[in-house]
Amino acid sequence: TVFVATSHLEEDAVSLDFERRAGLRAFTIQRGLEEAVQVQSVVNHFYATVGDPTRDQFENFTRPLLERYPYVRAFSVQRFVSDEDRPVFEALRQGARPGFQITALAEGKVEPVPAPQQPSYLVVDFIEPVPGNEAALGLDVSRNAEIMGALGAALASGRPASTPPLRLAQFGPDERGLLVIQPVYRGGVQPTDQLARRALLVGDTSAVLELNGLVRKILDSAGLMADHDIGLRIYVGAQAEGRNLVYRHDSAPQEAHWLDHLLKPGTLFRHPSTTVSSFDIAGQTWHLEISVPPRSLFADHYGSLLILLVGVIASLLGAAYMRALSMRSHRIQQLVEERTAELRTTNALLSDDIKARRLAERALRLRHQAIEASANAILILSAQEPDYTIEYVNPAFARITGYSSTEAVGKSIRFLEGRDSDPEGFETVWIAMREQREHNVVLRNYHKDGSELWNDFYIAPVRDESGEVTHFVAALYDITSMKRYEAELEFQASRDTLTGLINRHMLRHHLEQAIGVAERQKQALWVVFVDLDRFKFVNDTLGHKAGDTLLRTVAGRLRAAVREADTVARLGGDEFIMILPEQDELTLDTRSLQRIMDAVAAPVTLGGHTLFMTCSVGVACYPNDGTDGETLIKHADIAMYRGKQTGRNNFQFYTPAMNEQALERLRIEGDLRNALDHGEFLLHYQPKVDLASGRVIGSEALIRWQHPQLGMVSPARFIGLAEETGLILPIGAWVLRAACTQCRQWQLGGYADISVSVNLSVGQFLQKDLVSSIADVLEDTGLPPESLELELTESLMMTDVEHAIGILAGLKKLGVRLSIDDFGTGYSSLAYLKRFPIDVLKIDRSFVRDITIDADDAAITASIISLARHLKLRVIAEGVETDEQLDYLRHYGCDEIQGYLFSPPVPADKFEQILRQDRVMT
Ligand SMILES: Nc1nc2c(ncn2[C@@H]2O[C@H](COP(=O)(O)O[C@H]3[C@@H](O)[C@H](n4cnc5c(=O)[nH]c(N)nc54)O[C@@H]3COP(=O)(O)O)[C@@H](O)[C@H]2O)c(=O)[nH]1
Repeated sequence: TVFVATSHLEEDAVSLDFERRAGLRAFTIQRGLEEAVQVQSVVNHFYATVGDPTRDQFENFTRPLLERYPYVRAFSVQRFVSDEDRPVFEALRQGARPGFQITALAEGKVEPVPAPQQPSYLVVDFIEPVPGNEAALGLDVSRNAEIMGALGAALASGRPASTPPLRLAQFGPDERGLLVIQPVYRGGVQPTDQLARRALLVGDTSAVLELNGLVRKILDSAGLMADHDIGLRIYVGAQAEGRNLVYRHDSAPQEAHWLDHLLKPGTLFRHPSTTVSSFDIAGQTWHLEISVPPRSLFADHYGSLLILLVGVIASLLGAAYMRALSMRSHRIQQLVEERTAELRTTNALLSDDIKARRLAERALRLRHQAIEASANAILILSAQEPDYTIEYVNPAFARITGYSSTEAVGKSIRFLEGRDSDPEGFETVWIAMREQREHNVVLRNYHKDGSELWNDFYIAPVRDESGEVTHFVAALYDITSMKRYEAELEFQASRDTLTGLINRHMLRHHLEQAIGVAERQKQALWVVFVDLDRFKFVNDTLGHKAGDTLLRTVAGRLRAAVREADTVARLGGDEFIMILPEQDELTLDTRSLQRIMDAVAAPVTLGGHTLFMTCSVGVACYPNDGTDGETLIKHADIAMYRGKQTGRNNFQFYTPAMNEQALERLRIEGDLRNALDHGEFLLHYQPKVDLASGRVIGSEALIRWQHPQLGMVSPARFIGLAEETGLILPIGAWVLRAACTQCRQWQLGGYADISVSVNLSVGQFLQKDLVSSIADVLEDTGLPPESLELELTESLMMTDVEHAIGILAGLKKLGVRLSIDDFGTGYSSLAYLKRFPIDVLKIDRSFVRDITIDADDAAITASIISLARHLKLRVIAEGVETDEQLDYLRHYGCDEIQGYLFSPPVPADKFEQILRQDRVMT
């Protein structure tokens, strides 16, 4: 019993030891192979991520991996090359490797030969390390069914696939190896469906494993090569059979025990122990057959036999021996467990290591991708003085600067400085680099095409593990469009968008500066306020577009009419301001003003209409009329307004009295709005006398304003204001109706031939329903149309002749008479005059006043009378105050007169009195 028990214990100990050793080998080899597959995947990820790495990049990446996993013989990259591209591909590769050719392994030959022509090749493009693997470089592996089979399997599964064992070009005649293959796709990302994977396949990466060396190195790295007692056979393939045998290590034969020699030798030898374990690596099945040779029974059952022999005598000793064996067995068991635990730890460490490496690679890849995809230019510079050579630029750099990576890399960043880039800005960059610190500056560089390149430039040092600055990283943010926008905003903020002249805001700035200079140099400075006459007319009749064109034209002309040093600004609307600095005299040469007015007065053709514009000009002088910009502009404005009041188309110098008038104007503006409702208006009538008969034949209706506080206010004081405020329309309508009513009364009262003239303002003239509203008044009052004369100013009609002719024709159709008022003061054109359907020319009283003392006025008056005759028009002279004037007019054949000589404008009852008296002018 003791013998049997002991014998079983001994059996258990032996088989436990064998299982431990076999299991350790199987585990170690499987783990090593799995690692090889994983490392291959790392290489594949690197290739896919970088896109198309250079040979150097590939070498740098794989070198540490080869050192760490010595059982990988090589890593390689295979690339599909079409036959069409073959010459170019070979030529390119010959640059780095003279004599490079795409090769193939010919039947029965060891050395590769030039690959015969075929539509495409799968060429070993890179292989690392090159020494020892030269024969594979350039090899077309597309002819190899096992390799293509593995590539197909990898494409189908989307996972790395292994070839079966095969003889590789770079291997010796007895060496066999296999390749673990993983495809590379265009774009670097593995498509999810198989069809897309095939379509985007550009090549593959592979780990080259030499099987014998692989197993040895795996076992060696685990310290398992020293155990010669154990035999190992490795088969790769479906079955563990001879043709699939890739590794064989037979155990050393066991020596016979001395007892075997005593007894019948060999009969007591035990059978050998063998175990087979199988596992799958990248689609290939690996079988590991581990065995120990037959051992002498005495070797393992020495104790039990002794016990058997010594018998009971030695039972005590035997029991002790058994106990020792049992303890040894436990110890062995313990050792196996410890070793297994150790292996597990090693395995976990390895797995962690790979995971950490993967994470690090993923992080690196992400950073690289982020830099490549960055919209801003990123540069990496060497920290080597003095050039700080560019080592890397991302694609955005080329987009932003126009310089390709090839043009930039290897150069000093000084090449970005360009011809007149911002030298001070660059200097701060150099200083920061010398001092190895971060810096941010806005620089002006130039794009390769010569255009300006504004950029926000950041630079920061990059330190290695020891803290030494090895590189600088720079980021260049293109802010050119922002700068342009800023400049545009600045321009827009200072310019009037319509005319391009400086605007109101900038005008104040210029004016303050000019005043400062004038003050220092003790010089005068003139502020000229220019306002177009009847601009509203153009705007209302021809439209805003035409108005804008007119303003642009005038702006250009004003700019051209003054010196370079003078300022021309647009205040808004039709108002312009000019600053004429550096004037030596306190009196401005009026020729300068005349030049400005002439510039405006030249005809302007707009959409088939010829316009004759005039302007009113007001002038204020520094320091007499004000010492600050605001006052000077205000006073120039007041002077200009005075110009408007005095018939427009003239210039006025500011006087303090004007200020009073301006104030008054402000005061009456409010009251004017209510005057009509309060019935404060009335009409006076001035007789018109026919010089042939000397009798009153008509009247001119002139408005008066009976102001509750100011008394009788002259229309000269409020008509302009009424025009500006639009009040002229209701006021004008009231005048027309009141005048027609009055005239009709006189006619019905016995003065049937009496007529009435009414002044028509610009606003009324532009009224769309002018003709119909006059027709209504005539109909309502019963006044015959020929008894109504409408007086229109010359300048009103000449502003847009075509338009005026249209309106006049409409009025003429009604049967009313038309008269040109203030004739001679506007920009007359005889050619147009002929086309106006008018009846009367009224000579302005400014000519009449001086006909007896001013030869020019006398000549003008005589010419107007002659012109009227020629055009078959009646002619009337206004403002006749003296007999001399009357004589002159009569002498030259004037038809009618109007003036204080005969009668001033009088209220209706007084006028009727004159009619009743039947006063005759002699
Ligand atoms: N749109 C309208 N305009 C009107 C109306 N009523 C008048 N006006 C215009 O106002 C301006 C000033 O008019 P007023 O103060 O009435 O002056 C007129 C006469 O009083 C003045 N006059 C007449 N004779 C003489 C004279 O011998 N000497 C002299 N110094 N002044 C004289 O002339 C003015 C008439 O001018 P005109 O119209 O050009 O015939 C004036 O421009 C009026 O037109 C109105 O209802 N609507």
